[in-house]
Amino acid sequence: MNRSNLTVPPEGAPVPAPHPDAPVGVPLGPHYARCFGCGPDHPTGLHLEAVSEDGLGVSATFTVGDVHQGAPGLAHGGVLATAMDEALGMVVWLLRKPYVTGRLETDYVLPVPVGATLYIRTRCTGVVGRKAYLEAEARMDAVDGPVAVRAAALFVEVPVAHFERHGAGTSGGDGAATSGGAGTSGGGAGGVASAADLGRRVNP
Ligand SMILES: CCCCCCCCCCCCCCCC(=O)SCCNC(=O)CCNC(=O)[C@H](O)C(C)(C)COP(=O)(O)OP(=O)(O)OC[C@H]1O[C@@H](n2cnc3c(N)ncnc32)[C@H](O)[C@@H]1OP(=O)(O)O
Repeated sequence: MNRSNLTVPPEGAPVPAPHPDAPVGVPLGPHYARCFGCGPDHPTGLHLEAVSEDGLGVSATFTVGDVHQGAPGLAHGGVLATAMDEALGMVVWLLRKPYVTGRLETDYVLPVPVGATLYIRTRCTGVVGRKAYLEAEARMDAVDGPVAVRAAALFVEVPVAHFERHGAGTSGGDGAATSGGAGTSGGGAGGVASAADLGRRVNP
């Protein structure tokens, strides 16, 4: 894909070992019930479903709905980028450290119609200090279908305080904190409903 050197790990950058508690071969469940990418409580979200392949790579599916259109009948490019971002985020979620997307690069290879299912595979290609390098590929309608979207990203590790400081309404009982139980299905990585939950997940 066309990408900048900002999303390519420096030569020799180590690929991390999977976290000992990282699930393998099981659905991850949502990391947060109201997440636009994976949350079951989001009415028009992507409802992306992901499975940990080996603790460092993730397979995910996203079916384009009516609410995801840009041009008539076609997925909005920003929505597709979100699906890639979400699937990439599931990989760093497996590392059990808080990360945010710093940079996301996307190649749109094919138009993606409403009703199409994207089969997304993502992988961490290296970690240097707080920076995690990741890449993703989405194939249309089958795991071996044509490539529709490619993405590469740099995620940056942040302290839990990042979410406490910047996230409005995630710890004050406005419903987010009680929508609860996110990610507990499927034996996956476990979801959070607040920054405090996130802190417990990172430092159990
Ligand atoms: C309520 C609880 C909810 C819990 C939830 C848990 C989360 C579980 C996620 C699961 C899945 C979600 C999937 C979706 C993930 C999102 O969508 S995250 C939301 C979108 N992203 C954001 O909001 C991030 C906003 N940006 C920021 O907060 C800050 O700019 C950043 C990225 C933290 C960096 O700021 P900083 O901490 O001051 O770090 P800084 O020293 O500037 O940079 C550190 C290094 O990264 C590099 N860097 C930083 N930004 C960039 C960039 N854009 N390009 C290239 N390099 C960069 C720097 O050059 C530096 O490199 P070195 O000098 O170390 O070589």
